[in-house]
Amino acid sequence: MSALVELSGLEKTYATRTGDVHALSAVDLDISKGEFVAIVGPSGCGKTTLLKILAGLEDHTAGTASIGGHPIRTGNGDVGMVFQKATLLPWQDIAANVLLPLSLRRRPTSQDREKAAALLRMTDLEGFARKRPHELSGGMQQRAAICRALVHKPSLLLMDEPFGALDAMTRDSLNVEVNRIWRETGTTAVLITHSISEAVFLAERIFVMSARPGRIVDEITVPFDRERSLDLLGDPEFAALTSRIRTHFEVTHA
Ligand SMILES: Nc1ncnc2c1ncn2[C@@H]1O[C@H](COP(=O)(O)OP(=O)(O)OP(=O)(O)O)[C@@H](O)[C@H]1O
Repeated sequence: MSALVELSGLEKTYATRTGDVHALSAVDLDISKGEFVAIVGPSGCGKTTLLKILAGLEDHTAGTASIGGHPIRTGNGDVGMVFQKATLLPWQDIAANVLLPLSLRRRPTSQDREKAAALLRMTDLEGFARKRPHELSGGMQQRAAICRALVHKPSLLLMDEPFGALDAMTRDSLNVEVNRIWRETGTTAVLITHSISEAVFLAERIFVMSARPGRIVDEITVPFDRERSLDLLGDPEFAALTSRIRTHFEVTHA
């Protein structure tokens, strides 16, 4: 099967007032349609930069980047994004927030409204469509942000530390939910996370990046079924995978 996302020899250097910052170096990476991929790496290694390039929010300096065979250009990203903060519009209700990617382009149709309602049903937020964001918990707001990212049926769902600000229990249950949403929608997902166990729980493939300039230093295929439950966290194979990834981040003192 041909890849949906193809990055080849990707480089990114930011020109700053105090000199160049080499953020990404020779990144080669393919993602198949429908796949769930996670990217882990030390702080500042260029993970968000990579996601911004995929989203068409940032240009790359060299190499090639394409989605569906089309070169990614800034401003044309066919993606949905979820950030650490839900960034919902406080004066709009949840239904209007979910419809935002569509209503920015055109007047939402009844089909669009039905799509938003279906996503809210899928994430157990059906009864909250008329509520304002502040009336929802942090976890519920992130679920609404995921609905908003999916409403325009993007080719790619990009998540940048989506649950980093939430408590551990909420985070676990949202991970189960993200696994279900991914299976039910068939979307292709890219997750950036600082949590190695979150990456192993959700992804089918994990790319480990080096310290800046970020390169891919390991690629791990996660052998579990597509459907994941929290029981997996106690599986010895789960522990073996997380410790293999952790070895990349161990500080060695010569
Ligand atoms: N707009 C920018 N202008 C200049 N330098 C930038 C810009 N954005 C990021 N950088 C630099 O590029 C490097 C990679 O940043 P990036 O945010 O992609 O890393 P990250 O891996 O996502 O970090 P973290 O895990 O801490 O969020 C850092 O050194 C950062 O300072």
